[in-house]
Amino acid sequence: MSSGAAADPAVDGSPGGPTTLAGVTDQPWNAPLAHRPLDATVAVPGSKSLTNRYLLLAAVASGPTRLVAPLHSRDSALMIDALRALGAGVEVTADGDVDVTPATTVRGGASIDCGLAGTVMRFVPPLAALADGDVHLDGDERARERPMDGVVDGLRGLGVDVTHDGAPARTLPFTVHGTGGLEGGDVTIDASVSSQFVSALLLVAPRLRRGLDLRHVGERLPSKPHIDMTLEVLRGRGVDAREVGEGHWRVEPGEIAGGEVVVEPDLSNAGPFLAAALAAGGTVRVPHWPASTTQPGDDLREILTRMGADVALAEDGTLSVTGTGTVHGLDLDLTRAGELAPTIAALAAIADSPTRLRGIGHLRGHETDRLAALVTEITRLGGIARETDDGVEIEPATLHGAVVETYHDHRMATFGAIVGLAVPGVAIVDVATTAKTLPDFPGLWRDMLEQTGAAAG
Ligand SMILES: O=C(O)C1=C[C@@H](OP(=O)(O)O)[C@@H](O)[C@H](O)C1
Ligand SMILES: C=C(OP(=O)(O)O)C(=O)O
Repeated sequence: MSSGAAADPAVDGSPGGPTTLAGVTDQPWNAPLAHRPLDATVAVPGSKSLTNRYLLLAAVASGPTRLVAPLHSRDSALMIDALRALGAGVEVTADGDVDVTPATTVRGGASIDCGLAGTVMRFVPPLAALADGDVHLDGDERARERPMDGVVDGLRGLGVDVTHDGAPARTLPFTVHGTGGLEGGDVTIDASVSSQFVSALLLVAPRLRRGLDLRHVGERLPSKPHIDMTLEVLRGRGVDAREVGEGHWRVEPGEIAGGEVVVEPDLSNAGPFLAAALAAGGTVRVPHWPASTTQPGDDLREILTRMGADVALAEDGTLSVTGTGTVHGLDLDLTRAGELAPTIAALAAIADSPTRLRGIGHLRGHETDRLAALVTEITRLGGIARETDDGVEIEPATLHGAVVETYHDHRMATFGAIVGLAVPGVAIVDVATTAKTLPDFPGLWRDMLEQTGAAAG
């Protein structure tokens, strides 16, 4: 293997320039190479998807809500700021729990920064439609390219005006002209490019005077478990929310209960740590794995087994993944769990047989065009990958070091870190982008390696 274009041949995960985030610099981050099999336990922070759903519902609940063990990251901070701007009270306790006092009325006149968070840019506009005035929403440059049509069409179907500079708008930035409340009723949207369009409308549905009868028309529906998650979170707050047929949901009007909710760890963010056991060999354990969950990250148990791992879920909720020394490719329809694609692609790039990931054309509208990004970065690392209509194909190859671009995509950064365990000379541009959903990823990664002295020194 050649050492490629890495900025520093000493691949030790060390910072190299001015610090911009705990232990991270604006120089490419040298991904640690694993020199021996892992033996580590990693406590993964709370689920992004659950945290932002619970936060949003708490802001319009009938009483206060406490979120126990929520995620604290850029995406959750953006949601908290948005809810405060719309009139909710949000306090973080000393031990990291979050107390939410609902807004008595959803306040107009706010300007919301959605960053690059799909859960903020999709979930907040329907809430803004309940405001007693205009709410302006914008986000990062890339956020302006992410699809919003399902949300905007749904709102228009409910009689809401969404404009930019006076003209109808279908992407950020735009203004939602809230009228203080909505009638609700029957709405049809196309959610082929994001399940979040469906979740967004369902989440506010109990606050519509007639509730919501929502249908999806379109050839495909990605990330179905995330829609099930929305229904389950609503039901957990006392709302009558059901799937009444394929691509058809109904939410009855009613109060959203407050109370206490415990947030599950983020199973998709557990992915890179579990994948590390395959890339480096050895065992990685993640505690508090839920016995049952709507998080699509739970699919990792089966997927990693197919790729060559021994996977065991103990009675105390600890998930153990043990690498057996080889990583196999696989043919996988990831329609239901697209957010796992970069993690699986990283393993596929170091696997001993070909991989085909299907059903993920909609990843072109994620934080970056993830299909293009994966192909570009695997190729940069000396691998063989190509885009298909609805996914990627990856062939076995001997990789070499390179500086991996991340395109403001947290999962492209963790993709690079996984490859870097097995391939010397991998450095990652803007590893701080992982803060979108994971506080201090470099620290957690380093700690995983240090638990067995496995890091290169
Ligand atoms: O509702 C959610 O919390 C999410 C739904 C999915 O979005 P898409 O259906 O747009 O892929 C997923 O990829 C995203 O990370 C989180
Ligand atoms: C697609 C993702 O995020 P978002 O919630 O911004 O859509 C993701 O986290 O993989």
